Amino acid sequence: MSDLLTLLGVSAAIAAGLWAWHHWHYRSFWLVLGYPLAAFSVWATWRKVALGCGLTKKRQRFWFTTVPGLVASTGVVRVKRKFQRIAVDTRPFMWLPMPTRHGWRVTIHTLEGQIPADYAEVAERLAHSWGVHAVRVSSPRPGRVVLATTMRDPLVKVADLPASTELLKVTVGKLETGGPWTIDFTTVPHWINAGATQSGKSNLANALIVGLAPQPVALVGFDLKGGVEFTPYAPRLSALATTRTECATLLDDLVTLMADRMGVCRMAGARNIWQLPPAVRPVPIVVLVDELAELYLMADKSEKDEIAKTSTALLRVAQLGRAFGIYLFCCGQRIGSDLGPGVTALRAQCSGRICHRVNDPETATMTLGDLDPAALVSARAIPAETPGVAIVAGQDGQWYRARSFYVTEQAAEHAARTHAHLAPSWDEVMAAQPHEIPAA
Ligand SMILES: Nc1ncnc2c1ncn2[C@@H]1O[C@H](COP(=O)(O)OP(=O)(O)OP(=O)(O)O)[C@@H](O)[C@H]1O
Repeated sequence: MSDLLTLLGVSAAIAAGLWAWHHWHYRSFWLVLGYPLAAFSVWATWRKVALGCGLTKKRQRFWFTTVPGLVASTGVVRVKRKFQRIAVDTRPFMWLPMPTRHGWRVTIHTLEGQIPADYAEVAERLAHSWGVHAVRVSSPRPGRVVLATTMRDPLVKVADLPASTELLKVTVGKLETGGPWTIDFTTVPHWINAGATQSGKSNLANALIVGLAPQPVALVGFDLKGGVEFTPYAPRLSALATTRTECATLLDDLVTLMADRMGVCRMAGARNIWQLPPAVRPVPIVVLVDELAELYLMADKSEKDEIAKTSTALLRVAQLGRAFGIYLFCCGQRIGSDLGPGVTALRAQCSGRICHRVNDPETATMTLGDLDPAALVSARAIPAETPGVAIVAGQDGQWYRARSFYVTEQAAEHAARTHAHLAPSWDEVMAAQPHEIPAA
């Protein structure tokens, strides 16, 4: 029966496709031919696929078991026992697949005892069974699982960086779902950006600089690579620290500033700087840290105190910064617990996680491990030929494969020079905070 239905569906889809080829534009082809074909074959083969992936459950059928059982219990008719024990494999109910930009999406009703993780576990099997690039699993509500497929990798080529229009919000790339990859500091204030060398970390920082440069924000750089990464962007930076001593001084300034802003908020009865009247609202600060590990590495024991001080100050900024308009974006090749408890505590404060290709499993585990084991597997599978591809978690609590827009150093330098006049000097940023709040 299902074979006949498949044949009918395929013929109808081919006829519709030929008609579309004749009458419509080529781009309608996926919707008219590709999608119906895929949808129909997925629907028609769902029983076999679910069985193969272990998503079915044995159930006794009412007509084969309950009815013969009841009849037998009356004692009027003798019913063979085998009729009372027939159990069939039941597949989870599947709605009709709906087309998306890069594939299709389908809602499934989970069977009793199943959880979304059961589907996530077999996502790769499903992708192979359906011959698609990837299957992603999400659960919009209890009892429902949404399987979203992508026919081919949408991250092979991503377009150019669009202009940012909202304060502290930059669209830095594209998600594998086809949606925009946005870093929004107002929603997720602190980010960790991990990745091996040449994985695309600096490219992402460039995209952020290009996006934030035209905005009324102060940019601060901690460049522990001796300044080679951020010095070209100095015209747009309000402060730049390139040695550990400079970093310690700048972090002290940030902690002092935070305490000042805290005082202003308390005086105005505001919980954060965004509740202050615009006239006294201080400028938001985005802190970019390159090579986080360098802040924690100790060459000899004499550095112990300085490192402890730096680590505590950075952690305080991460803990309290959001309310007082200080946001962190920390990049690093290696982020491991061996760097000390300061790094682990900092990680806990950074809900935005970006993991590019990494060399050691511990960095991937530190960056994503507490989110979802499947994210970890995906991060370990990023090939070296696709710099800029990363596993991203943060905004909506889910994780995605994503790729940043390609932004050259020259483009970021140009943005930094063009918007240099928008960079408040560090003295202006640190200037004494108001002692009274103007009447509204
Ligand atoms: N999104 C992207 N699309 C295309 N190419 C990219 C992308 N991101 C990075 N690249 C390429 O990969 C190269 C390495 O990127 P990048 O300098 O950002 O790596 P990195 O992780 O900062 O390396 P390092 O730690 O050595 O500085 C770049 O020169 C660029 O050509």
